[in-house]
Amino acid sequence: MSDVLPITKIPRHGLPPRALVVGDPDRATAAAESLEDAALIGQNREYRSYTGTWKGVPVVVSSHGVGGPGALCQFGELAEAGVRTFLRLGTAGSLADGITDGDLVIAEAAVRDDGVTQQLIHPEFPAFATPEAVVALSRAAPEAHRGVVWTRAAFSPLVLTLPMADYLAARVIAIEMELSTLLVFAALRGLRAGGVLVIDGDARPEHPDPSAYDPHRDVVAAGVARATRVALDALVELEGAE
Ligand SMILES: O=P(O)(O)O[C@H]1O[C@H](CO)[C@@H](O)[C@H]1O
Ligand SMILES: O=c1cc[nH]c(=O)[nH]1
Repeated sequence: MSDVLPITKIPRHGLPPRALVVGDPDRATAAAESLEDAALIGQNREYRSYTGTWKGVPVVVSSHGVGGPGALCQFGELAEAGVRTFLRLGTAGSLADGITDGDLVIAEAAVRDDGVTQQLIHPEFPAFATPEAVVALSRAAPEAHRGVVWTRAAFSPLVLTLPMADYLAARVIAIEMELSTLLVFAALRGLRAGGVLVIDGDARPEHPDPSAYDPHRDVVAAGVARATRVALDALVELEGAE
């Protein structure tokens, strides 16, 4: 049997129990550069993974790409290799007044519009963040907004109309593509998970111009840098409870 897992090509065993997971492989590299003793432990497809130490605590940093199905492959292999606590750092569109570019959003729960977890458990099952993860992230970023986020498989609608009005009325505060998959996966496996998201635009219908979507701005990069430190600090606070 190979020493590495087939999809992410990370080592089969022995990873630290805490992981920061991100969409973008370059974001994983940037986060790893802030660690001590960072080492690349796997690179395949969209999955780039490192180990290292943050404030004396060993962590994994790993990218899962765009979309729930591929991300679920990464979550499964990280868990097989020893990860017990997952925090996702991603970007998201705002769905609320007062939540603007570069702001941080801590997810308390997520709408399961992810297109994949319906194949794992009934749709009535909730996607909830581990309370300790929400508390640890909130301590690390007291300025962050907190609430329910909408995880949606399709980045843009084509023919069908989004149920946007319903979720705005329900006070959902941001939209992204992978978090509910992580939260459901963790709950079903008895693991811990949470997420912090950086706002990279306004996704509400009154801002309908898709060409306005630009996650490559300084204000987003600054938010991602802050959220990286926040998530790593939260992983430190969560140390030892696995
Ligand atoms: O910045 P990441 O983590 O990739 O998250 C968001 O950005 C991607 C879309 O551009 C999707 O993966 C979405 O969830
Ligand atoms: O899914 C996403 C991610 C970032 N920004 C958005 O508007 N949507």
